[in-house]
Amino acid sequence: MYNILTLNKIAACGTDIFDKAKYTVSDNAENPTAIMVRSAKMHDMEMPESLLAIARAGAGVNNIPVEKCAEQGIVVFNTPGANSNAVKELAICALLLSSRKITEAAAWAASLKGTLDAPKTVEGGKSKFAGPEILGKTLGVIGLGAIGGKIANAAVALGMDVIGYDPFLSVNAAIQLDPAVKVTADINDIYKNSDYITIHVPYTPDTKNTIDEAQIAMMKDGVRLINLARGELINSAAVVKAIKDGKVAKYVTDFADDVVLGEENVIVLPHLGASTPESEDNCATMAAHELIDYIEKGTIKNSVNFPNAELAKTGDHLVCVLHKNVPALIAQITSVVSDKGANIENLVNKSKKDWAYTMLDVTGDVDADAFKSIEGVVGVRVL
Ligand SMILES: NC(=O)c1ccc[n+]([C@@H]2O[C@H](COP(=O)([O-])OP(=O)(O)OC[C@H]3O[C@@H](n4cnc5c(N)ncnc54)[C@H](O)[C@@H]3O)[C@@H](O)[C@H]2O)c1
Ligand SMILES: O=C(O)[C@H](O)COP(=O)(O)O
Repeated sequence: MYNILTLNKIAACGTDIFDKAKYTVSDNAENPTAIMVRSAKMHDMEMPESLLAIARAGAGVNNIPVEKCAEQGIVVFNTPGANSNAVKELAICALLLSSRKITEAAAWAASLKGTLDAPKTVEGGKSKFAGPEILGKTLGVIGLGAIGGKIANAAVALGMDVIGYDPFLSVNAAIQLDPAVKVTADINDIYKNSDYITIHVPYTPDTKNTIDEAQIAMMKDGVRLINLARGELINSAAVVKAIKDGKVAKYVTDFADDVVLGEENVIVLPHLGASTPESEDNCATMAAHELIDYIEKGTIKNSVNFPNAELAKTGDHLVCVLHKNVPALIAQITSVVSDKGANIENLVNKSKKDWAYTMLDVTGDVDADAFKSIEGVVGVRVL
């Protein structure tokens, strides 16, 4: 039996994919084979010996110690693009919220309940909630991946001029961009020319405080900022100060902290970007398939710490070896097979930065412990 431990509520359409004859799925599973998680923080968690894989039902993996997992032979997956439409729609909503004083206006209208002549009062008071249209304005998009690319295209369709910045833009993401999106190689073009700026990059040590005092100083007066990616990407104190100074008109963020909460002209949402039934279903389904494929067939797809690889078993065994990406290691792995007099029918070796994955389709006997004793090997399974 394989045990799947859930650290957050995962949509049933995903957990239901696991065959009940082979898997248990629960939030208190012992000796888990795999973990399904959304935003639960895992950095201080002791990883169980039994753990083969973690599937993040979502995009951001900053809640998971990805490198520590690689060292322990634990494959970490995420679900690229599965919640991108949900975030795109919230970003369009945020663009409009940042312009039209909707939240303040609705709160004021609600406050009129019980007053004598609300219809007349609203007509008299509405002018203080006027705000600009987005048509013809410039939107800067930092990060043109699954989410940023969709937002850029949607903003073009809404009549905005769009400038995008992404120094690591994939070919796949690039070909999906509307030709009207102007891609710049200089992030300062975004800061200097945008009326609205939205950020959609992963949070890493390199991207912390991407937007800080110096970047805000370059921006147009009255700029509106949107952050549905991670709180740490924008320095909250710098934004609040810039709002008080009149430089930034509005900040819409999906990430609460004590600095932004309760501040005028800041709209704080409770991390709602991916919270649609459609996106929760997409993420849970993709995560479940990733885990089943890895557990049962050794296939890796959409891992953030090991390379994609798959190999069909035609011989007696499929040997799956997770290891460091260093010279002479594959030779040692194949020697372990030949030392036993077994034959390699097919072999796949893939690498991703410091880590690699070798799959061997073998006829004959194999000695799993001999692979494990190779320096640099962090995980071995014989299927
Ligand atoms: N609010 C939410 O609920 C919610 C939901 C989904 C994702 N997110 C956040 O949004 C992030 C992006 O998600 P995605 O699905 O678009 O991921 P993605 O991997 O498809 O896209 C990220 C893009 O950022 C680019 N990038 C990386 N570093 C950059 C940098 N320094 N400057 C500019 N671009 C850079 C990458 O090249 C990539 O194209 C996630 O990592 C996550 O933190 C939040
Ligand atoms: O990175 C993500 O996918 C989002 O932040 C969504 O997080 P959630 O799954 O906890 O809503």
